[in-house]
Amino acid sequence: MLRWLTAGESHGPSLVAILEGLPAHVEVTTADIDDSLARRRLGYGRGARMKFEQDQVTINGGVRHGRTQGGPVAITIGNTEWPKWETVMSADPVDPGLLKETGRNAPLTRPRPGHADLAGMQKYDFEEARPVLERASARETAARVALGRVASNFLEQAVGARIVSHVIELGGVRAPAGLWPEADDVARLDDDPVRCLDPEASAAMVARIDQAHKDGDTLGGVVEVVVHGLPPGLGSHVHWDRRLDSRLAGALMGIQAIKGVEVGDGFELAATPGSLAHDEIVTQDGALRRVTDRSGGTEGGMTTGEVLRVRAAMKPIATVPRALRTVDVATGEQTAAHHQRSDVCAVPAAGIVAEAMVALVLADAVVEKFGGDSLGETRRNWSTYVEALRYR
Ligand SMILES: Cc1cc2nc3c(=O)[nH]c(=O)nc-3n(C[C@H](O)[C@H](O)[C@H](O)COP(=O)(O)O)c2cc1C
Ligand SMILES: C=C(O[C@@H]1CC(C(=O)O)=C[C@@H](OP(=O)(O)O)[C@H]1O)C(=O)O
Repeated sequence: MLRWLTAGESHGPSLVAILEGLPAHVEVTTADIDDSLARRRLGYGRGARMKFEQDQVTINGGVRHGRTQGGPVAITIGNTEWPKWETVMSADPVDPGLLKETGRNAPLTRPRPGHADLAGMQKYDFEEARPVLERASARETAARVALGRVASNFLEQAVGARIVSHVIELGGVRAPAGLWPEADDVARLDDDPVRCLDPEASAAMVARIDQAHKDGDTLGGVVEVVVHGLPPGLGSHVHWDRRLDSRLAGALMGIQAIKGVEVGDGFELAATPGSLAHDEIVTQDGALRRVTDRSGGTEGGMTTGEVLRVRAAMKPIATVPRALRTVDVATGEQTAAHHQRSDVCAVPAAGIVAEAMVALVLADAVVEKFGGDSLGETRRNWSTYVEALRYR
């Protein structure tokens, strides 16, 4: 079983992430993690913070000379902006007088609709939103992407699986249906401002973001994660919590602002007659294949060996520049929500986070199915299984 945890606040000194349960000898370097974190910062429509803040990666444990050692992998991501936040985010008590100032030190008593602010203040008994928003913020997704890179290196090295995501809808603009990337399309997608495969749809999405920016508004969209090279039989039909689609859905819904998940053609299948909704089995060059991939590469909660496709729908960014109505909880007065700055749209970045979550779920499923204390042992178990598959 893989276990993993993240800790840290949006404006704290650093994020911390731990991944336990990977075999030894998985190759991973600081440069790999830097590369994944840089990809998370891409995407047209993100706010100023993405430009001035930097992720400072340190691998603190579990990796030696570029290979995992079998123990927990620990990573910290330092925040270059920390000196500005030392007072308001100090772990140790500070002079209360300093927190009555204006600006970043002042209490946030105008909870923002669409954020965790109000429900979190009520649940955890806080008089202001700072302690809630600091942990609810998607800054934490940097820690998940760091762990996701370790998991995806393992997937590629253990079973040859490769993950790529793309944006299929943004602000209501849709890319043509039925188009999904090959594993080698990653660089091309990263070069596109919104990580969309179709150039026309990409241009329309960029124009939509420009318009929303002018209007003081924000946008959401849909990303699709595609995985090539998975063997059949990851996950299981035998119990609800072992179904791979259930595990993927939970992981994707655990990303900030994700409000819907689809496996394969998902909701569209609900409107399609059965004769056109499933993936027929045929023989192709002596192997059993599917001519379509409507199911997204799972049946009965298990991978089928075809391309895995899962989608996540992101709601529009909640901190709307044209600020929404709220109540100042300190005075009871109706007012406008707190707004400092925000992304117009973070859908391309959410795709990178979704890749990480899918990688972690799949790495867990691979460890579960093939085991192994060393990468070589995992690989041997995988290749024996694939060799022995009765119907291929
Ligand atoms: C990559 C990424 C970046 C985000 N950036 C922002 C942002 O700049 N402003 C904002 O209001 N919400 C942003 N969000 C969404 C909020 O974190 C999220 O809506 C909030 O924590 C409330 O959680 P919920 O939407 O799941 O209910 C972002 C989410 C992701 C995945
Ligand atoms: C810092 C990141 O994303 C942040 C996520 C976020 C939110 O509310 O989720 C709000 C914004 O932060 P702020 O309110 O301080 O401008 C984003 O910049 C990041 O992704 O690294």
